[in-house]
Amino acid sequence: MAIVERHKQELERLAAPQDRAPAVIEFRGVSKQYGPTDRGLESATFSVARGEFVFLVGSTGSGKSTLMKLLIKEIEPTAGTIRVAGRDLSEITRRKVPYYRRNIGIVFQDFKLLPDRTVHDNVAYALQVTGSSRKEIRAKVPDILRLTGLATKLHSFPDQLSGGEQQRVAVARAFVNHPPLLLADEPTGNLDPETSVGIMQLLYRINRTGTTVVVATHDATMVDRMRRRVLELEQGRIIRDEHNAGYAPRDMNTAEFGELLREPAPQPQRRMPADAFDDIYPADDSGPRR
Ligand SMILES: Nc1ncnc2c1ncn2[C@@H]1O[C@H](COP(=O)(O)OP(=O)(O)OP(=O)(O)O)[C@@H](O)[C@H]1O
Repeated sequence: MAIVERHKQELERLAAPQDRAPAVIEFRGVSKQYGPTDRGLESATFSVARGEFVFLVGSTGSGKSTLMKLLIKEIEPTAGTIRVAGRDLSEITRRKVPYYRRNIGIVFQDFKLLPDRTVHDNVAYALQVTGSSRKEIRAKVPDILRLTGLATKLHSFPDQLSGGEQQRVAVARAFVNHPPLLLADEPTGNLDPETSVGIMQLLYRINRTGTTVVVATHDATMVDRMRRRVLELEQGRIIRDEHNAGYAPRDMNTAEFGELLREPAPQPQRRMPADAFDDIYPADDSGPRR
């Protein structure tokens, strides 16, 4: 009986890793204290499965960028464990950080393009630094520029592009290596609403190829329209983790917000097309398709 039980346990142990959807991101009790009174993150525990699309929301100073910086190992936690694709980040030495980051596409609010290089060369650069051959670069760059709608801007320099086009280049550059994880910190922060929709569509399309996407944003309209998983931070703490969610909590008590609701709603500066997401984002779609 004891032998049978032991075999059973062993079989269960072997079967378990295949059964579970592997987490791409795992935070366990993660804190970041910048100084005695400067708290970036406090006891954050959550995980993100492969292929998820997650919005990080929260007011200024709530800890969104801190969380992103911890993920790319730009800063170290003062407590807790962070795993990415099963790997404990504390075990990655400084020297190995650039190799680790090759698995992560990063998009910033201010694009961070190389100003003296063309669109083509900005994207090609991401492949060069990861050791791609010229042949690979010739094959991959035109492909990604087509996907991001930049095929006609190949030879333009960043200062000859609109903000939305520059952000498309940044997304193309982040995705050209097909990283399993893509992080975007306020990717639409400098863009008008219509251009923002284009960028979000692009991120969503990327997510549908299987890439896990995490977007830190203040863009309530976008979060409300996409209805993905929302992690909300407040003073460094995760106060909400909700699927198919909007920018504000589902159970927001309208009585509490009575004062605010009596005021006329602010009018958007420019109208966003009502069907902006409809072609790629049907209402009944609940997750990435592969
Ligand atoms: N280098 C730093 N030194 C000290 N305190 C810091 C540092 N960076 C961030 N903080 C503090 O950590 C907290 C979280 O900041 P963080 O930048 O992560 O917020 P955020 O949610 O990204 O804000 P925003 O939406 O304005 O970008 C804030 O109180 C901030 O003042």
